[in-house]
Amino acid sequence: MSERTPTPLAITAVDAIERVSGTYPGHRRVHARGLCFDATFTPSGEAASLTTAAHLQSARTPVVVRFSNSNTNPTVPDGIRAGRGLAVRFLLPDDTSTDLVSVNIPVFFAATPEQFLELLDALEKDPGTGAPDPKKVQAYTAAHPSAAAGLQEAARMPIPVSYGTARYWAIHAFVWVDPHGRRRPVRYRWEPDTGLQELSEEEAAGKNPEYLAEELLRRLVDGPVGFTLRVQLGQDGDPTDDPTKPWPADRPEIVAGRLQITAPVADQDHWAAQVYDPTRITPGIELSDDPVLSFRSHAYSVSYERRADGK
Ligand code: HEM
Repeated sequence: MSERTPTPLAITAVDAIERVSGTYPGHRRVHARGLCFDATFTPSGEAASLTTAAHLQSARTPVVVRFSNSNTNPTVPDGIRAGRGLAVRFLLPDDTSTDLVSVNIPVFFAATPEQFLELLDALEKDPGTGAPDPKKVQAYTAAHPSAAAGLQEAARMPIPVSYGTARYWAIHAFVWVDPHGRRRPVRYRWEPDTGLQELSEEEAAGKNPEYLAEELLRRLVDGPVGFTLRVQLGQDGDPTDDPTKPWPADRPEIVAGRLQITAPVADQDHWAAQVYDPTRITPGIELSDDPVLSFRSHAYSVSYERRADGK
């Protein structure tokens, strides 16, 4: 379920996604194909002095994760350069939950929801060629130079050996609140235990269309698949309102804990129906002033309402 109301801008954005990428009834408007797994999160204790969030103290937390492909079309084969998502829902002791939603690029390609709409306009297919007009995308990056890095990252996304061998970033800044009420901006990243492992385009061409889910199910027979949650600690002046801008690489990082994915969830339908919403936070964590972060929740509600209605 999603808690936000669909705003006019969110409806416009989801309409534009459908115009550019098509509509697949009953599916998420992006990240359509995915699979959910049971997991646990074990905090390291390093975050406990920096945030009061329950899952970042000392107790192990049950978790559900959803791995996904970013395409709107749920039947697009896995073996291409494309976005992969890792959505994590922490099931907290007080029966609430908090989500952490991440993808395989470190920065986004739009600083605001309005820019995202401009980008979608630029990506609309030219009726003459059946493809987007490269000049329109160039005009977009000329108007918004900080968006270029995210577009470059998106163009060279690796084709992973496994959902478990990719790196995932939550992109936006969040704010941690410590036991004394002090606030500090942070950014999250999941590092796979295996290190990054990717396929060449030739290797990927020989794979089954849904090899990523099949591979992960096979891999889990031999034991859990692990990730480390690394958290970059921001300093005064680091941008918190712009998901196109990374922080300096020398900012300190801590290990907040470890994710261990164990098995597919028994009730796929229930967990697939959920909205994994980056604004579903918990005491000890606040949203930053990033306008894309708060906007996502409204857009996800629009997508949820449509897919829940079988549209
Ligand atoms: C203007 C910005 C964005 C828009 C309009 C947008 C739109 C959407 C929509 C409509 C969905 C489907 C929601 C549902 O039906 O449950 C979705 C899912 C998703 N988005 Fe975004 N998104 C945006 C930015 C981002 C960013 C910055 C990230 C990076 C962390 C991201 C990662 C994901 C992931 C991983 C999913 C799948 C979550 C799941 O497994 O349920 N999105 N997005």
